[in-house]
Amino acid sequence: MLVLEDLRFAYPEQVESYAFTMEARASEITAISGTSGSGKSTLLDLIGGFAVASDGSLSLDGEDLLPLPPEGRPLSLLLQSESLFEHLTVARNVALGLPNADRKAKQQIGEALEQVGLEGLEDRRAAALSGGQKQRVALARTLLRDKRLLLLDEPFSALDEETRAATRQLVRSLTRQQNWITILVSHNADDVRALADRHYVIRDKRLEQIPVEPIARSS
Ligand SMILES: Nc1ncnc2c1ncn2[C@@H]1O[C@H](COP(=O)(O)OP(=O)(O)OP(=O)(O)O)[C@@H](O)[C@H]1O
Repeated sequence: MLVLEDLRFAYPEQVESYAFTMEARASEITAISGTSGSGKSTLLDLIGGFAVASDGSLSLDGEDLLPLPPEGRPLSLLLQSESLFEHLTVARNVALGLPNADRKAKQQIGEALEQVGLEGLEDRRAAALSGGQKQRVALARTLLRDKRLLLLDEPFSALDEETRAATRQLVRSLTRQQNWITILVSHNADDVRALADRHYVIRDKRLEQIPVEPIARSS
């Protein structure tokens, strides 16, 4: 479980600090929404270690994350437009960050691509993929990195409706299957309704938990 307790942060010119308190559980998708400028990216930056909290606590399964640098935190980040290396193949993109591209890695890459429905596309250049396929490559990479936490920042916003629904479904099933703690930042109500197991809204620099609409589990 990821736990934030009164995690505090302020940009230099801000008088009042953000003070974030929330819980996110394994196998669940915790959605964060809020108006533009409410602090959603700031929250992800704090969890990722790109912003340094001035007070409060941040722990993962009881381990204090605050002393860890960003690269030492057990998390993957998936953004709106996934930054693949366009000139590299799908397999090379998935392999980025893996220790060695040995035979075992090759097999793992093949398996991960199969899990995200891209089997057989190892040798295609990323530039020749659709937006939805690129997000799948990014998810395959996330699978291989095998981190506890998955942070998603508006990951579906560049996708058409059909691809969006399929990619949502994939995120949900991977979260369950891999036991990830998935945090979804989105101001798209449909994404939140379709995916959220719990839902927080940022208001006045605080996180407020609100009920999840019943449709969440059926779509
Ligand atoms: N580096 C920075 N220095 C100073 N102020 C910042 C900085 N980054 C963000 N802010 C301010 O902090 C507030 C929260 O920004 P943040 O990007 O976290 O909001 P957000 O909810 O992610 O917005 P959006 O939905 O538009 O992406 C905004 O008022 C923003 O202008």
